[in-house]
Amino acid sequence: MTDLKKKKAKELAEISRIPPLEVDPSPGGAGILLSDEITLFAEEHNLIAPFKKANLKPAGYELTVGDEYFMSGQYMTLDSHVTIQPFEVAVIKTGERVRLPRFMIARWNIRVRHAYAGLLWVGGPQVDPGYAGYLFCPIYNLSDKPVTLYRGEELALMDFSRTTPFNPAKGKELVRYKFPPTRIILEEFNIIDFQSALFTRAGRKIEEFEESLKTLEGRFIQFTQISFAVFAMALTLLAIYSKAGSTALDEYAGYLGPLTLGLSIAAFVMAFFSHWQSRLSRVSLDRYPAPLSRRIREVRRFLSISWIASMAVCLFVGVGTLFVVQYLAPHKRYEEQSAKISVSDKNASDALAIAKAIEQRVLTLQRENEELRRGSPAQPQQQSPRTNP
Ligand SMILES: O=c1ccn([C@H]2C[C@H](O)[C@@H](COP(=O)(O)OP(=O)(O)OP(=O)(O)O)O2)c(=O)[nH]1
Repeated sequence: MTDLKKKKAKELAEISRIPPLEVDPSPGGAGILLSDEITLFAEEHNLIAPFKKANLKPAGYELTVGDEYFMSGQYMTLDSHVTIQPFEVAVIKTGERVRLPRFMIARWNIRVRHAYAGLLWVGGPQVDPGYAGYLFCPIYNLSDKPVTLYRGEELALMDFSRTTPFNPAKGKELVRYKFPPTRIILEEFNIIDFQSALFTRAGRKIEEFEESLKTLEGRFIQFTQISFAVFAMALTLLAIYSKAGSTALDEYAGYLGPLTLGLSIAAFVMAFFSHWQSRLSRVSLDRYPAPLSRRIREVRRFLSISWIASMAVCLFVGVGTLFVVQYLAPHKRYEEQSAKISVSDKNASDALAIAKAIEQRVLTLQRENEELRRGSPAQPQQQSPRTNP
C-alpha cells in the first residue's frame, strides 16, 4: 500500500467512525448558530474537532491553519509556517475537522486581518449538510509583499446555519451528501497543475520587463558617461587646437588637460562599474547557493559604493594636477624667465659700455678736428679706450 493510500485509509477510518447527526438535539428553528449552540454541537456532537473555546466568536468559530498545504506544484507539510509570495496561490488545509449534521450547513471566509494583508480566499459556496472531514481552500496573495501564515493561527471564520428539519423517513426525496465524502485528503483534489497564472505567466512577464528596464537603464548610464568622457576630451583638443601657435598654448594645456583627464577617467571608471553593476543586478540570486549569492550581493554593494569613491578619486587627481600646474609650475617658469633676464642684462650693459666708448671717441675726434682748423695741435685730455665695435 502506498503512503497516499495509507493516508487516505487512515482518514477514512476516522471520518467513518461517526456518521452525520440526523436528529436535531435542540430544535429551535432555522438560523445562524450563536456561540452557545456551536459549543453544544462541538462538545457533544463533534461539529468541530479539535474545539477551543478561545476560537469562538459571537456567531461563528475561527478555523485555524492546518498541517498541510499545496503550493508551486508541490504537496507539503506545514511544520511551522508557509510564506505565500505575491501573486502566488496556496491551498491550505484547515487545522480542524468538521462534521456537519444533516440539518446544518456552514459557510466560511478569511479573517479581515489576512484580507488586509492582501490574501484573497477562494472557498467553495457551502459546506454541505452531512459533510465530514478537513476543509481545503485556495488562498491567493494579491499584495506586493510575501505573506506568512503560521500553523495554528486563526485563518477564517465559519458560521453554521440550521436548515429545515431533516426527516430520514423521506428517503430518496432528500438529496444527501455522500458519506463518507469522496475526496477527503488534499491529494484527491487533483491540483498538481494548479498554479496562479498571475504568478507564473504575469510574474515571468513582469520579471522580463524589469530585466529589460534594468538593461536599458544600465546602457543609458554607460552611454551618458562615455559620451561625457568623449565630449570632455574633444573639448580639450578643440581648446588646445584653437590656441595652437599662440604663446598661451602652454597655459591652456596646463589648465584644461589635467581637469579633463580627471573627468574622463572618472566617466570611464563609472561606466565600467555601472556596466558590471547592471550585469550583476540581472543575476537571480535564488538560483545560486547561499555563499555565492552572498558574495554577489557584496560585490554589488562594493560596486555601488565604488562608483562614488572612484568619481571622487578621479576628480581629486584632476583638481590636484590642476593645482600643481596652476601654483607650482608658475614658480619654475619664473625662475627660467629670471635666468633669461639676467643674461640679457649682461648683454645690455656691454652694449652700453660700447656706446659710451664710441661717444668718447667721437668727442675726441671732434676736438682734434677743431684744433687742426685753428692751427695748433690738440692736447689729448685723456687716453680713450680702444674699442673694436
Ligand atoms: O472551501 C471549501 C468549501 C467546501 N469544501 C468541502 C465541503 C463541501 O461540502 C465539499 C464539496 O464542496 P462543493 O460541493 O462546493 O464542491 P464540489 O466540487 O461540488 O465537490 P463534490 O463533488 O464533493 O460536491 O468540499 C472545502 O473543502 N472547501
